[in-house]
Amino acid sequence: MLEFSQVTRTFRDGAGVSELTVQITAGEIVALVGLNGAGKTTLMRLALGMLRPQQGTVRLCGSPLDAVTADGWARVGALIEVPLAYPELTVRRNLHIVSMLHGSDPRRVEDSLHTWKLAALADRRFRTLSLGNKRRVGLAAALHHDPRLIVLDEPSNALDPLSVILLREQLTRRAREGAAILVSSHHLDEVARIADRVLLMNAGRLIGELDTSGNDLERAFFDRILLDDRHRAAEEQAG
Ligand SMILES: Nc1ncnc2c1ncn2[C@@H]1O[C@H](COP(=O)(O)OP(=O)(O)OP(=O)(O)O)[C@@H](O)[C@H]1O
Repeated sequence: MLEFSQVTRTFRDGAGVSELTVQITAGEIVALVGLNGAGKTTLMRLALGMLRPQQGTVRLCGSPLDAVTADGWARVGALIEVPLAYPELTVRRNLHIVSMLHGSDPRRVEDSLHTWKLAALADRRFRTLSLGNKRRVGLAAALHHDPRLIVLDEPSNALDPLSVILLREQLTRRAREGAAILVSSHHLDEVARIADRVLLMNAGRLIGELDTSGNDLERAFFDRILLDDRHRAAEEQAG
């Protein structure tokens, strides 16, 4: 569904991501974990065509992103950083607009409001919502049209425990129904619970998978990061 081949995108100060190679297939949940600044959001922005690679190729359903049609993009649902919404419009109106943009049935807006427990907030202006509720609207908007590829950057941020459970149920159900899902997170326990694979990012590179079968996930996480830091330092010294 989504494929990165040797993708590099660096910024002026040298930060960014390098030589990313990864595939996310239909029906699986892949989580990205890493320290702040590791490159998780950059990878996701590349996946959505919000950034262009300087080297390498990103493919969606086999097509390079430049060749993906509007119909192809309509099958993608994403939430990166803050939800894109009109602050002065109501929650319901915002979801209607998203529905029209994706060409999905506007009658399903009421289902989304119900699913995400937003019915009581449906007539409130978006700007007046709490941060967690804004994020719930963003998730409802990202998933409203039953996307085949779902890309969510730190989706559980600011959510209350009930919404975290709701999100977990939504993602596992959609993966069972064949969606490919990429999520980033700092909550190791949560990703261990839902993800089929947990990819570790460090200093702009994918450095392997985190083994989530052990008791001490934090320890496993920091051990891998530390080892990678040591390797890189040794390589830099050597050459
Ligand atoms: N537009 C930009 N211009 C310059 N540098 C950028 C830009 N976007 C990201 N970076 C840099 O690229 C690196 C990776 O950032 P990114 O936001 O992808 O990290 P992250 O893993 O998502 O971090 P966090 O966990 O804090 O969200 C950081 O050093 C960041 O400062």
